[in-house]
Amino acid sequence: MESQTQFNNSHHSLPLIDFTTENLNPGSDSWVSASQVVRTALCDHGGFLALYDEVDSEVYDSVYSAMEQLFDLPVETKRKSTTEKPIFSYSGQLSRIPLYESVGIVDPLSVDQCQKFTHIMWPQGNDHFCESVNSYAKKLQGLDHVVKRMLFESYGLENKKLECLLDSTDYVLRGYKYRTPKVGESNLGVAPHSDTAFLTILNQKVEGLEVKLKNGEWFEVGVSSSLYLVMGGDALQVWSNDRIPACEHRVLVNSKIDRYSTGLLSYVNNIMEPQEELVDEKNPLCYKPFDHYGYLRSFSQKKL
Ligand SMILES: O=C(O)CCC(=O)C(=O)O
Ligand SMILES: [Fe+2]
Repeated sequence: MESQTQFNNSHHSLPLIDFTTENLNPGSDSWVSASQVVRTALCDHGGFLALYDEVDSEVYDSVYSAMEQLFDLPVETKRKSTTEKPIFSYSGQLSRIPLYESVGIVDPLSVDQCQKFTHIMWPQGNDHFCESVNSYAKKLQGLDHVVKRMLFESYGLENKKLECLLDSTDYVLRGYKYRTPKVGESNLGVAPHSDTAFLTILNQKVEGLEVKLKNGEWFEVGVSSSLYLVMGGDALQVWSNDRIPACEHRVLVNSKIDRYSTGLLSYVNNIMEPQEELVDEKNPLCYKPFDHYGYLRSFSQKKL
């Protein structure tokens, strides 16, 4: 362990970074210093907590009530496939993690795609669902863009590179539901894993989410409408040439009520390879170029 760690308690908790309005001004001093904290947190733990107050309580409550309605639908309905992309729509009824269920809405920034998904789930229509999901996804995309912009800037990468990445990004908004364990059943919601995504932004309505810190301890994420866990996934690890480890996390269901959480995940619809600027003598090239979707196809659901 490095000698300075005893003076630096960031190894014992996940850094909390303020993304409320003041810091969201590109180029300002607070933006520049927040960018450095973003990069250090990602390199240390693969993630950090974001204080982000752009999601007002109306949108927040409506997205969670929309998710409750969605999970109340029959499993056959939730399983109806809505995408050709290997970003799975429904996942659940898995014997290893019986408490877990998740549904993904692909391209939730597009009203048309939200309507398409809503129509498959509710042929009679459900405007509340469609509007809530679309507004929530737009707010989370705001945070996603800020984090990526800060990261690129902190490495001194050209804006063109960021635009190129954002242009080839596909988003999925995921809702998660965990029922409470029955007597004698394990409380494991999801076993420790990293996401296959580039970046994941998660919020939880009920506690249970934990992140593995650099020192190996599990850190419990708090519950608030303005608290988001930002995590680098496998694709960011490759992009960063192993400077940013994919964030390991798990869910334990300790509550007496069903647990709901939501997240915006981004994937790269392109060939991924380490940024050449991040390859040097100290950090020799770790990966060959890879196709993010090819990688996801090879995974199927076995990662969960
Ligand atoms: O429910 C959560 O908070 C996280 C779920 C998760 O990590 C996953 O499904 O990949
Ligand atoms: Fe995950």
